[in-house]
Order: sequence, then structure tokens, then C-alpha cells
Amino acid sequence: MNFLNILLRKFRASLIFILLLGIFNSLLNGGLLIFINTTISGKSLPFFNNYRWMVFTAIIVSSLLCARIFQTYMIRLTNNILFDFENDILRKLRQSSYRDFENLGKEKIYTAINDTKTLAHIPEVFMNAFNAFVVMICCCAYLLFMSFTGGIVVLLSMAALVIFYIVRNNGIEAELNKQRDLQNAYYKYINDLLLGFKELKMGAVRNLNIFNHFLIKNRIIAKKISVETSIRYNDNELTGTYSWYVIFGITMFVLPFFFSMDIEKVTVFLVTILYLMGPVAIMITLIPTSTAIKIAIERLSVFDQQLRFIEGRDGAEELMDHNKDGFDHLEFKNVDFTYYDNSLPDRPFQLKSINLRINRGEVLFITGGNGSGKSTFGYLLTGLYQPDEGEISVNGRTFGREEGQLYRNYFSAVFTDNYLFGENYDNFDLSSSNTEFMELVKLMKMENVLHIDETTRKITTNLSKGQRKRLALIYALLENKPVLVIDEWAAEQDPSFRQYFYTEVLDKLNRRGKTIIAITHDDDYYYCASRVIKFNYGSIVSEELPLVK
Ligand SMILES: Nc1ncnc2c1ncn2[C@@H]1O[C@H](COP(=O)(O)OP(=O)(O)OP(=O)(O)O)[C@@H](O)[C@H]1O
Repeated sequence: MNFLNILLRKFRASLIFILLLGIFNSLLNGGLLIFINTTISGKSLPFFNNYRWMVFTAIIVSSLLCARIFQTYMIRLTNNILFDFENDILRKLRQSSYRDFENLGKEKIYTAINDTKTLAHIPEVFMNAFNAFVVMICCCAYLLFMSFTGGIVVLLSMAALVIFYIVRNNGIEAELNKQRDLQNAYYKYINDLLLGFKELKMGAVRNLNIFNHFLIKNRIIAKKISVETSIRYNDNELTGTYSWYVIFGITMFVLPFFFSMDIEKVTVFLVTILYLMGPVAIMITLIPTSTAIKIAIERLSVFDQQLRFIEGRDGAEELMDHNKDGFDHLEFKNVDFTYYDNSLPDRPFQLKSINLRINRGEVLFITGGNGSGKSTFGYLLTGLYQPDEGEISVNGRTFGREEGQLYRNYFSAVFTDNYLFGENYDNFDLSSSNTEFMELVKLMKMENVLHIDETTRKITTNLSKGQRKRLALIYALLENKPVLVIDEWAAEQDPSFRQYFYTEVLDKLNRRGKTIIAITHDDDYYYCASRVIKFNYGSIVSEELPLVK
């Protein structure tokens, strides 16, 4: 998997360095512990007894420097990995096919971006765990060295308490999963509330139901679970904290009484146990973190598998260029396409045996009832979908999957659910000095509507639906591609503009050499086409040369 490869590549290169740094720092910490213990017990240090404050300062300064280098390194590594992950997701998304994107769904993309943050912390988590582990081993060895039986008693008691804590925490995990499911449902209802606010205002029953039976019901259950889990969690944390006092109690009372441990060793044990508290806490918090990492890896592999087809090399220059050899004709030969929908495995919609030739300069209308497959045909035509069977060619040339962009460069399109971007990603010259742009604005009768900010070269987007469609068409025409595909473009236009569009605009564009393919229900204007193709149940059922009105 790509993400794991990035992680391993980045991490492996620095692993030895940070492991050595980690071991060195842990040894310094161990040295500090021994230093404190020998000082408390009044013993003399071997070799350096006359320089105690210097030894102490040297250990602290080295440890501080080591921690600083280690942490700075980890911050850099984590951010580099995060950057590479995000980059990888965005690049993959950009190069994926539209069909894969549709199948994946937006939510999974947002989740994947969030999941990368979890994965990026793997080196940090691993290294913290490693450091904690080394300190724990040092402390345990030290306890056993000071008193083997005492050490065994303390370590066994600690192990029992840690296991008890982990088992109780696992019970809470299941509740947290329930909470997450409720949260997802809650976001879905909130989405309905926000996107359907108008509709909710219009329907009293709808309005009441979404609040009482969905939102509030969800929140009541969520509140109950949240209170219960928080109390259990709190109890568990208290148990965890107070478990240390049990260990202190065992050290202070059980060890001297049953194992005749002297006060000096008891003190050493107490200090060492205090020292152990931090690393043990780190190791325990590793359990939920490793679960989160496991879930993130699983979800990212689904993401990786679902975006299977990578179209073209990233930023390949030949894909940016419009097709220089011009457009003469395009041809569908026995093209089949099926929507494989998991929720409807037995009845997926199919476009069947599409055979069609479209010549340069045609004005082709695509008609048919709702659900007959017109838009699906539009997606195949513009190269957003690839046929399952058969072939689509331009000027006799077929295009491989990795040449999808090259094929799409023949078409500009305005789809029914067209999206107007907030930024000028096309680098259009949107200034009043651009005559081509101003002509199109005039053609679309937008001179008094569009406000062009000459400094930012941005256009006001506070437009009506019909106006937004007109602006989208202006942008599509500015692309200067030979074939224009529009899907129910005129549906939002007022009757007089619709008439003007079909009788004059299409004609003007056609005279300028545009091949136009319009998916439309406007049968009053079929006479404006050079050919009308009718779809029914996914097949072309008729092809007519319309009568002149
Ligand atoms: N993303 C999709 N996944 C699965 N099935 C789909 C998808 N999009 C459309 N369909 C199915 O394909 C069929 C044809 O849809 P399409 O949008 O091509 O029809 P249309 O002729 O453009 O209809 P309309 O005139 O209502 O816009 C429909 O029955 C629809 O259920």
C-alpha cells in the first residue's frame, strides 16, 4: 500500500538514528535515577564523588539536548510524512477516474485525509513507546538488582493492576464505538437540516419529526451513553491512579514486614516506582492509539483499492495541450456501459450497443424520457466514463485509459449539476479588455449582470440559477475546445432567452465551427438541430433529421 510505503521509506532512513538517540536518552534518564537514589541513600558515587553537582548538571544538560534533538527530529519527520500522505491522496484523487470517484463518495475522501494524520504519528508513537520501554526495562532491572524478591513482588503486583485496567478499558471501547455510530447518524440528520432547511420550513410534520424522532432522540441516547462511559472512564482513571498507591503501600508495608527490606531499599524502590509511572502511562495509552492506527490503515487501504485507475502521468505536458490536429468526427462502436451498484446488484442500469457517428459541425440533440440514459451517454461521450465493451474513437483514433485527458481535451461541457469554481483555475483573462470574453458576455446577455473585479479578475457569483448556467457556458466556450456538450442547459432559462438560445446562440456557435451536442427535453426547438437522437431504456431507439419549422 502506498501510504505504508511512504511511511516505511521515510521512517526506515532515520530509524537507526532515532533509536540510538532514544536509547542514549533513556540511559541518561536511568543514570539520573541512580544518581538521585545514591544521593538519597547517602552513598558515594564511583569515580566522580567529588564532582556530584557537575555530574548532575552534565546528565541534565545532555538529556535536555538529546530530548530537544529527538523531538525536533520527530516534529520534522511527522510533518514531512503528513505532507507526503496528503499530497499522495490529492494526486491520486486528481488522477482517478470519475466513476471511481463517484463510487468512493465524498465522506470517504474526508475520512482518508483525517486518517493520514493518525498514520503520520506512527513514528512518534513508536519512538515514545520504545523510549518508555527502555526506561521501564532499566527501572525493572534496577529493582531486581536492588532486591530480587522485592522486585518480583512489586512487578507482579504492577502487572496484575495494569491487566485489570486494560480489561476494564476494553469494555469502554465498545461503548465508544456505539457513540461514534450515533455521531455519524447525527451528522446525517444535521446535513438534512442544513441542506433541506427550506423544505423543513414548508412542512410542519417534517419539521417536527426531524427534531423529535431523529435529532433529539439521537442526542438523548448519545447523552445517556456519554454520561455512562464518562463515569466508567473516570472510575477507571481513578482506579489507575490509586493503583500506584497500592504499589506504594506494598513497597512501604509488605516488603519490610514479609521480606525484611530495610528503609534504604524501600526509599530506592519508592523513587524508582515514581520514575516508572510516566513510561507505564505511555505504554497504556498506546493501546487505543494502536487501535486507531489499525482502523486508519484499514480505511486507507479501502481508499487505495477503490481508486484503482490512475489516468495519465501527473502534470504530463502533452495532456495539458489541446488536440492540435483538430476534430473531424467521433464514433461509438458497439459501446456498452453498466452501473454496478452494490445496493441494487440485480438491476443495474445499462447503456447497450450504442453505435453512433458524430461529424464536425453537427448540432446534435439527445432526447428521451427520464432515466433513459442521456446523461450517462453524456459522461461516456465526454470521457468521464469508460465503456465496458466496444470503443469510442475521435478521428479514427481510440484512447487508452491513461490517455483519458487527451480524449477529454476535445470537449467542453456544462452538466446539469454544473459547479462554478470560486477561483479562476483556468487562467482565463477575465478582464474587459479581453474582446473574446466580452463578446461571450454579450452573447449571453450578461453585460448588465456580471461584475468583473479588474484587480482580482474575479466575477461576482451572486447570480440566479439561470445566470450561473449562462456564466458556466461562457467559461466552457472560453476553453476553445472543438466539441461543446450541454446537458439540459436551457432548463433554467426564461422562455424568451431559451428561444434566443436555441434559434440564435447555437447557430452562431455552430457557424464558428463548434460541434454541439445538447441533451434536451425542449421538443419545441428540435427543429434547431441537424439531427435528433432518442434514447429509451439505455438504447438509441430513433435517429431523425428534424423538420424545419
Ligand atoms: N451514479 C449512478 N450509479 C448507479 N446508477 C445510476 C447512476 N447515475 C444514474 N444511474 C441510473 O442510470 C439510469 C439513467 O440515468 P441518466 O441520468 O443517464 O438518465 P437521464 O436520461 O439523463 O434522465 P433525466 O432526463 O431524468 O436526467 C437511471 O435509471 C439511474 O438510476
